Amino acid sequence: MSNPLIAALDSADADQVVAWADQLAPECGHLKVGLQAFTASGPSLARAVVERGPVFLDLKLHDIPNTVAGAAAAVADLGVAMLTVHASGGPQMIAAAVKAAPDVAILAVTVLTSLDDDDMVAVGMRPVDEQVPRLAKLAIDAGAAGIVCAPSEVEAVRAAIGVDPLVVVPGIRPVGAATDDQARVATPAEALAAGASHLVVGRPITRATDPAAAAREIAATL
Ligand SMILES: O=C(O)c1cc(=O)[nH]c(=O)n1[C@@H]1O[C@H](COP(=O)(O)O)[C@@H](O)[C@H]1O
Repeated sequence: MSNPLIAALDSADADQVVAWADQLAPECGHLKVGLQAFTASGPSLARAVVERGPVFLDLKLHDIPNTVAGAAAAVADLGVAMLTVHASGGPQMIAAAVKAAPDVAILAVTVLTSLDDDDMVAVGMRPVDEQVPRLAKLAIDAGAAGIVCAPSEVEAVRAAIGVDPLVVVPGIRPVGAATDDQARVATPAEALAAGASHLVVGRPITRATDPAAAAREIAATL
């Protein structure tokens, strides 16, 4: 099995992100550059991380198909391995990203792991356990390489999309770790057992005194 661990390098400080990339590239299958780091430091930081390991660029694009296609083409030029879009942008938007960046694995985010059923009611959407498999199927049918969901939905998602697509799972917390702003969490081993192909872990690694050791400890539980 290839290394399923994705370290989320969430900081507005480019030097910190590069330092984490140096420490964590040997321990993790992918390095995630997200909205905070990319908004603060942009494509030059993404390129610096690409030089250190395979990059998951998590921009969660959500716009009209033409605009998303343009952004996805620009991302493809950075040499990243994975890119997120929001599944709720719809099949035409997802297909436009896939077509514009054929060498990048397009991942569709279903329902953010910070949301629970009360939040879904507030925004007028179906409950999490209905919405997530529905959006996952829609995204894979539109050509996405995989989806992003919380650990609690992985089994239902696998039933909806089968064994082949990537299922990337944030909301991962080692036993006893703080949940922070995540509403739907599980341990790394639980998420893998449910059928996740990749695990996204941020603060439990980056807040540690020794991030590489924290990543190794998580890998040892898998
Ligand atoms: O697309 C993501 O990676 C993502 C989707 C989602 O629904 N929830 C979620 O937490 N994430 C990202 O996963 C990471 C989780 O970080 P920690 O909560 O610190 O482990 C962050 O970088 C989030 O942006």
